[in-house]
Amino acid sequence: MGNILVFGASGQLGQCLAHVARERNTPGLQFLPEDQANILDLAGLRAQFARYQPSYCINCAAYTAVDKAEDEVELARKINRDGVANLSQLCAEYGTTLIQISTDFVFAGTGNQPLVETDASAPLSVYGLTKLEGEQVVPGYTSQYFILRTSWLYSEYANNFVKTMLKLGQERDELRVIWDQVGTPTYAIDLAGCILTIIETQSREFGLYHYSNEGVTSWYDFATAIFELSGTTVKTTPIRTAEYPTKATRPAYSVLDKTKVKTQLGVVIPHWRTSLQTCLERLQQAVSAA
Ligand SMILES: NC(=O)C1=CN([C@@H]2O[C@H](COP(=O)(O)OP(=O)(O)OC[C@H]3O[C@@H](n4cnc5c(N)ncnc54)[C@H](OP(=O)(O)O)[C@@H]3O)[C@@H](O)[C@H]2O)C=CC1
Ligand SMILES: Cc1cn([C@H]2C[C@H](O)[C@@H](COP(=O)(O)OP(=O)(O)O[C@H]3O[C@@H](C)C(=O)[C@@H](O)[C@H]3O)O2)c(=O)[nH]c1=O
Repeated sequence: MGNILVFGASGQLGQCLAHVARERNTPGLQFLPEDQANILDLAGLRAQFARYQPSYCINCAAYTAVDKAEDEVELARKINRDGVANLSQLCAEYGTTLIQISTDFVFAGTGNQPLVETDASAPLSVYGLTKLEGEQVVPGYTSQYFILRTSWLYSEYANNFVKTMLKLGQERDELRVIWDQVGTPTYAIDLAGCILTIIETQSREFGLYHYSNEGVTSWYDFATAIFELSGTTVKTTPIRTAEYPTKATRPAYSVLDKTKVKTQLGVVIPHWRTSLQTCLERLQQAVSAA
């Protein structure tokens, strides 16, 4: 399979990839130290491509602070668009397959039917817009790519909604959580498994795919499930988006349709509640072991 270069290795998905690669004994993954893996440094990247001659490049690096991006447009664009352009250029030069991760936030979310890959994108936020620009630069350099759009990532690694809810559930008497934003959570460990399956099967079905866990929920119902499955008792009140003002606007409906990834890549996807239970058990085991 050759070398597989991973960028953004210390982020949530990067750490999940390392976890799954360890479990599956997948050879070849190179998790570069951060100072050698800045996706804005084209010369530095070229040195890494020359050294490793990678078969695959997995880009987990991104600017992901959704609200902050509204004030840091140029930085978000640099990382989410220009960084992806750099990697795409080098992938083209070295015959490397690029695996790029994108987001449900490329959609406006004004509909009520699961979104397919060909549905029109219309981001509401700077984060969503710059991630879409990142998707759009890739085909200008190479046709040898997989772009996986995913949604609501969580895991036992880094910061995410599940860990925030568990923390706030301990600290507060009441939580107020939005129920009129609907989507599907994705266990980043499952997404990492999908990425490694694409590589292990050496699929040539290049293109744009949607990947989340199965099922549909709201942030409120997700929070309620986190508390129920973790045995946390905290009053949880459903609120409307307008009652929780944020700098960035988020899509109201961003359920991704996974038919393409399942039929063309043969990926099996667990229901979000099953994966949430697994994640919570692993978090509990980590607490018990500490
Ligand atoms: N989190 C989510 O809910 C979702 C995420 N996604 C997408 O999935 C992917 C992975 O997200 P996730 O792992 O959660 O994000 P994280 O924010 O946890 O990780 C992103 C990583 O990218 C690193 N990074 C930032 N700038 C650069 C740079 N110039 N060069 C190299 N690395 C850099 C960050 O480092 P540092 O921390 O030092 O800045 C961080 O380690 C991203 O593409 C994201 O857009 C899609 C849908 C949902
Ligand atoms: C903490 C908290 C959040 N919320 C809401 C705000 C928001 O609409 C939703 C999720 O909030 P967060 O800030 O955790 O997540 P957010 O940054 O909106 O998550 C997004 O991140 C980017 C990177 C993506 O690509 C998206 O798919 C999505 O996962 O929950 C509440 O209603 N009550 C609360 O107490």
